[in-house]
Amino acid sequence: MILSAKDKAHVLLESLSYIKKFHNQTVVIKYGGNAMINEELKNCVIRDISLLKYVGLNPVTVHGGGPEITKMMNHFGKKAQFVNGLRVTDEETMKMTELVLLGSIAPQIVSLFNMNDVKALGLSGKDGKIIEASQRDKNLGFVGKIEKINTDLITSVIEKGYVPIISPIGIGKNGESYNINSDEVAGAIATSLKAKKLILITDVEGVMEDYKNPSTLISHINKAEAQKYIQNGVITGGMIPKINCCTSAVAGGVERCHIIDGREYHSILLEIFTNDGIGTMITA
Ligand SMILES: Nc1ncnc2c1ncn2[C@@H]1O[C@H](COP(=O)(O)OP(=O)(O)O)[C@@H](O)[C@H]1O
Ligand SMILES: CC(=O)N[C@@H](CCC(=O)OP(=O)(O)O)C(=O)O
Repeated sequence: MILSAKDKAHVLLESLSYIKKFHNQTVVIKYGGNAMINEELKNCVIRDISLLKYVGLNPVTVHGGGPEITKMMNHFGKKAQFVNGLRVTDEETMKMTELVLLGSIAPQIVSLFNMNDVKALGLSGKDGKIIEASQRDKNLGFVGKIEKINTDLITSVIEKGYVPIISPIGIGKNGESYNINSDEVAGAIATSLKAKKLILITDVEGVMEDYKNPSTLISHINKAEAQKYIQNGVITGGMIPKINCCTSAVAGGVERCHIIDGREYHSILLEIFTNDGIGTMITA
């Protein structure tokens, strides 16, 4: 579709009220591994976040990379095992997780921001003790439970004009590393930063009554409805931690949370700058 000059002006004007509303506000974006399916799409997501920065928002990115960690494990002959969506993490898997997230995915994201002339800084949750964690369950090994988020380093990085790119690794009392689900990290960071919005980018249209049928998309859901959908088995698997992290974030003061489709080009811009929004919005 080719827009006329008038249509283009209309689109810009529609976005103006949102640019004003979100000026200088923090928006936490969780970019999951399943939505990093190809280079073009990755570039597109980072360009959208770059635009947010240029129009005056403060985006904070928390990244995932589950499929890449699994690939690395398989490469070394290890089989990935998940319990309720969490990767069972022995010592060797923890090392691989850090290698993939801190050594490959975070620097790739930083490079993409650099290509858009946006200053970005990769931060492990261990840096400046951003994420203090403890063992969640001894059967899961080094899977972490978030104990405390320290926002000082994140806010100073934002004040210096950088986009923080946070990897979901926590630090324990004895300096040990913990592997934490990136949705949980994004929710906890959004709450601690008192973010205006939390956006989880995933590989489906949003929350659906039947997730194999996009026409059943639920565009707005509150905490009570979400719990009902979990109890009756409509929301399952990886969507459960997402919903739980959104409902705790809204209870903790984040105004709105959104689960949107990273496979759709410019889904972030459509969500933030248009009247209709996109995906599923979760409110208190
Ligand atoms: N009701 C539902 N609506 C949408 N997706 C659902 C639902 N229930 C379960 N899912 C599953 O949740 C998945 C998203 O979670 P996950 O794979 O952990 O995403 P990511 O890797 O992006 O964090 C979807 O691909 C889908 O298979
Ligand atoms: C404990 C746990 O499961 N941690 C995740 C961390 C990465 C992640 O969350 O990546 P996605 O967002 O791409 O799923 C993992 O090891 O896969």
